Amino acid sequence: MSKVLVSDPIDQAGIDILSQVATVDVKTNLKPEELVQIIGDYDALMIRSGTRVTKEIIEAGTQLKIIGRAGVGVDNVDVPAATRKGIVVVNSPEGNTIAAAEHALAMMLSLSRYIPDANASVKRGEWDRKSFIGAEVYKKTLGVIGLGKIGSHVATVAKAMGMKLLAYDPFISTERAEQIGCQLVELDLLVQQADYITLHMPKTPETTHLIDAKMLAKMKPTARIVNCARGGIIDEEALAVALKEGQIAGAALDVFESEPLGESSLRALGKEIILTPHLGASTTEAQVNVAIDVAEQIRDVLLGLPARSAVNIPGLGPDILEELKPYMQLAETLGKLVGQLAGGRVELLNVRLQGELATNKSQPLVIASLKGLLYQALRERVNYVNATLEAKERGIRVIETRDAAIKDYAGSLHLEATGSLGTHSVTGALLGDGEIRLTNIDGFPVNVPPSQHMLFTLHRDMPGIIGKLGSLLGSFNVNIASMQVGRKIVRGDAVMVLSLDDPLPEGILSEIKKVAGIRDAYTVTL
Ligand SMILES: NC(=O)c1ccc[n+]([C@@H]2O[C@H](COP(=O)([O-])OP(=O)(O)OC[C@H]3O[C@@H](n4cnc5c(N)ncnc54)[C@H](O)[C@@H]3O)[C@@H](O)[C@H]2O)c1
Ligand SMILES: O=C(O)CC[C@@H](O)C(=O)O
Repeated sequence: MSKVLVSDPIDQAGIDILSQVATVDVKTNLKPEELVQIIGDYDALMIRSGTRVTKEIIEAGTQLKIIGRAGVGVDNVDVPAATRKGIVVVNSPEGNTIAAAEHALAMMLSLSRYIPDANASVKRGEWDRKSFIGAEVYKKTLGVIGLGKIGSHVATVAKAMGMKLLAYDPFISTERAEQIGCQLVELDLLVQQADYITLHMPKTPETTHLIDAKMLAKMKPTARIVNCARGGIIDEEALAVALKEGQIAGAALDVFESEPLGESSLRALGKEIILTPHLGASTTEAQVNVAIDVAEQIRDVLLGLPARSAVNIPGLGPDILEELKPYMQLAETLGKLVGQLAGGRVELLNVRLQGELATNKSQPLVIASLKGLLYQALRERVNYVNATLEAKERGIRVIETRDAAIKDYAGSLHLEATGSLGTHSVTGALLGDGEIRLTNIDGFPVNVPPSQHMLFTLHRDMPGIIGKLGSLLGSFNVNIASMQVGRKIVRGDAVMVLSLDDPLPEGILSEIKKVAGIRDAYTVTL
C-alpha cells in the first residue's frame, strides 16, 4: 500500500479520501531536518502553507510521486526541483476563493467601522461611542487591483452594496471587466479616485512593492486599503509612515512580507490598521474544499490516473505524456517568452505546430503554450486544466495551425502573440539531447538556448552597437553569459539575444532604449 505524509493540519475529509488508497501519517510541526529524514518512506506529501518543501526535501523523497498543496499558492514548494524529479505538484486553485473574497470584504467593513477596536474597548469595560465614528461604503468607489477569481467575487458583492467599481488588471479585457460591473482603468487613476482599494493579484516581480511610498502619496487622505493577496505587494514601512502621517485613512492586512509577522512598526498603530494572521482561507468550508480537492488528486495519481490541477505536469495519460513531455516544456517556455515580448494584454495567440508535431496528438502543446503565456498574469494559478478557460475569460483568441512541411528540425513550434502593444513571434525546437533551442525571434533567425534572465533588442545592424550595449550593462554590473545577433541582411534590422547572469536592475531598460540604433528592448524572465 502507498504511504502519504500529511505535514500540516488538513481537514479530516481529505484524510478519509487518502485512507481509501494509502496509509496516512499525520505529522505536523516537523523541523526541516526531520522531514528530510523521513520523507524517503513516502509516495505522497500533503501540505498547507506551513511546510516549506525545499530542494533537499525533494531530493530525499526518493519514492515521492506527488506533492499536494491544500490551497492556491505553491510559493512554499520548490516546483522546478519537483519537476526535474518528475514529481507532480498539485494545488486547489478555487477551493478557497470565496473564503478569501469574504475576508477582504470583512476587512473593508471592519476598517470602515473600527469594529476590532470598538469590540476591544467594550471588552475592557468602556462605553466609548465618540471614538468610533465610521464611514459608509455605499456610493463610495472601490478600486479592485487584480480582477481574477477573488477580485471578481469581491467586486460582485461590493456592487450589491452600492459601491462604484474601478479595476486595474493588465491582463483582463475591458469586456470582461464590464461583465463584472467594473470600469477598467490605469493604476494611477484607480489609486487617485478610490475610497477603498483591495488587492487580489499574485506576488510577482512587477507587483512586489507596487504599493510603495509614491503610490500611497497619490491616494486620497480618506482612502483605505486592504491586502488579502500576498505579503510584499505593499511596502510595509512606507504604509506605516503613510498611516502615521495621515496620508491615508486606514489599512487592513492579512498577509505580510515575512510570516509570521515579527517586529513591525505596523503593530504600534491604532484603530486605523487591522492585522490578521493570514486567515483568508481559514473557513471550515474552504478547508474542506481544498482538502477534498487535493486529496482526490493525490488518490488519483497514486492509482496511476492523471491529476486535474497539476501545476507542473499535465493531467494526461502516461503514454501521451511520455511522448510529449519534452515538447510541453518547449511550448510553455515559448509561451512565457512571447507573452513577455508582447507585454500588456494579449488578444490573439497563433500556435503553429510544425514538422512531426503537426498531428492531432500534439493538441496539449497548444494548452502548454497558453499556460506559459498566462503565467505572467496568473503564476501558479494557471495549470493545464484551466489554461484554456482562463484564456477564454480574458478574451484571448487562439488559432491553431499545423504545417508538416516545415522540417528544419524534427518538430518545432511557432507562437505569435498579438496584443495591445503589437505583435511578436518566437519559434523553438528541441535538439537531439532534448535541449530547447530558440530558432527565430520576430522573424529573425537565431540559435540560442533560453535562460532565466534574457534581454532582447530590436536594432539596426551597425558597427559599435554591441560594444555600447555591453559597456552599458557592465556599468550596471550585469554580466552577459552569451550574446547572439539574428539578422536577415547585413546592416539591416536585427535582433540581439542576450542571456544574463543577473536580472536587469530597474531603470536600465530605458537607458538601453536610448542607445543610438536600438529601436526597442525587452526583458524576459523564464
Ligand atoms: N489571504 C489568503 O489566505 C489567500 C487565499 C487565497 C488566495 N490568496 C491570494 O489572492 C490572490 C488572488 O488569487 P485569485 O485566486 O483571485 O487569483 P487569480 O489568478 O484568479 O487572479 C489574479 C489576477 O491578478 C491579475 N494580475 C496579475 N498581475 C497583475 C498586476 N501586475 N497588476 C494587477 N493585476 C495583476 C491577473 O491578471 C489575474 O486576473 C493571490 O495572490 C493568492 O495567492 C490569498
Ligand atoms: O491557509 C493557507 O493554507 C494559505 C491560503 C492561501 O494563501 C493560499 O495560497 O491558498
